[in-house]
Amino acid sequence: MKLREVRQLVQVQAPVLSRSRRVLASAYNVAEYRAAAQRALPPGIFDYLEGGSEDEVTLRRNRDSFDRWGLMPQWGPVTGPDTTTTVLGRVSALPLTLTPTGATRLFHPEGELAVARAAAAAGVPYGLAGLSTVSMENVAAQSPGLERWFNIGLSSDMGYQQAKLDRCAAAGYRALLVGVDTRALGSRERDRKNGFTAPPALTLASLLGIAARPGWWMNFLRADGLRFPNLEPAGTDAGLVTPSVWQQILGHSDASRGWADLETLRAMWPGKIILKGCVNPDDVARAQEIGMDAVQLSNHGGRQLDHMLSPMDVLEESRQRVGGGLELIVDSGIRRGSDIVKALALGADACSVGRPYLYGLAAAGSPGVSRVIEILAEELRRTMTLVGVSSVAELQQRGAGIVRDLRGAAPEARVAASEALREAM
Ligand SMILES: Cc1cc2nc3c(=O)[nH]c(=O)nc-3n(C[C@H](O)[C@H](O)[C@H](O)COP(=O)(O)O)c2cc1C
Repeated sequence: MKLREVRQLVQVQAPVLSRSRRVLASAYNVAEYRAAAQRALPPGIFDYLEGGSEDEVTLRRNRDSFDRWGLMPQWGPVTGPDTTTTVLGRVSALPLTLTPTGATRLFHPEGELAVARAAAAAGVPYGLAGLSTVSMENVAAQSPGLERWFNIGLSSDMGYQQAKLDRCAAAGYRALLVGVDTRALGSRERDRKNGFTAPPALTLASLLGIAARPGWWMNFLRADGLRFPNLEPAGTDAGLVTPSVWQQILGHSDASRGWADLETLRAMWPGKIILKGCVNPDDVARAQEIGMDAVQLSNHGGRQLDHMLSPMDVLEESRQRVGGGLELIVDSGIRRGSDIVKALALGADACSVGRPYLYGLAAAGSPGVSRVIEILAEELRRTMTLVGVSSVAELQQRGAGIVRDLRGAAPEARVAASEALREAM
């Protein structure tokens, strides 16, 4: 065969020299973006992104909790499929939100601004962390079309709380994500080992790890110093992280806060409120009783209480407890469009991702975040088509009929069933 004929049959791609463009051109799933993030970040920073608490049992369970469910397609015509839905009463292009992650500028100098741009372009909500490294006003100014949510803790200082709510309202944040899973900080032992504590006490190994990633540290040094401007009064973005800010970070959650404080917050905030970080159906039911608009079932991506249940373990029961009256969002472990299909079939209104968009950010900045959202959207559409549903509404209507709990049947029963099948064949 002549070279010309080979060329007609096989297209050879030109090599791409820029590392981020190479990733954008070649990475085709979230796992590949994870690998690219690992190559781009100093090991200690990657550990901060990736790690879970203590033995990381919950971190591993989060993936397992999706794999436990099998999909059961039904034959029939499919159109579209249409992934549009509503989340908290607003149209969203996908049943997907980007969940808050603190200190995002550690992963890329543009940090939360890059994430916000990608979320706005994709037409999905973004929850900004209270510990974000760009101010909530700056994010709002640079992403005017974004559906913006803000992550807060409950404070006993009503003046401080009211000032924070006023800032959120003035900057056009429509919903509050109230974290209830950080009564104490989870022990992330990778961070302790690396010296990624508050304030940081980097080990020699961490410093060498940073030195080995010149792309990362040159960007980091060129960018503005790392700050947590939402902890300070509005307009004081200029100060670096001071000892008092570290104190606030460490004292971020006040374990003495409870349901009465949530009721107070409900009375103070006219917008939407999402309770983030529970997996107990009793808590979900109580959230509904006191007028929360949604619950984000979450174990903080396995970063807080180790051995905590995964949202997928409690989703069906939670949905049964609240009927259709409360929106349920699921996070912790979502890495594929098929995960979203499973969660929606079991009663979720939407899913939320943390690490996946951070992988995209670390690997390729804002285009990387966009690409990760696109990958999840493509996988969602493909899975919906293969399963046999044309819209999110149809997927939710068909519900549990689409999924089977592979652990539901006793193993002996499954073995007997497959033996009977083999005999019949
Ligand atoms: C690096 C990092 C920082 C996070 N920071 C916050 C935070 O400030 N507030 C919060 O409520 N959750 C935080 N989370 C938890 C996420 O909001 C979310 O619950 C979790 O990442 C979902 O799991 P996933 O990463 O497997 O998608 C953080 C998660 C990561 C990975």
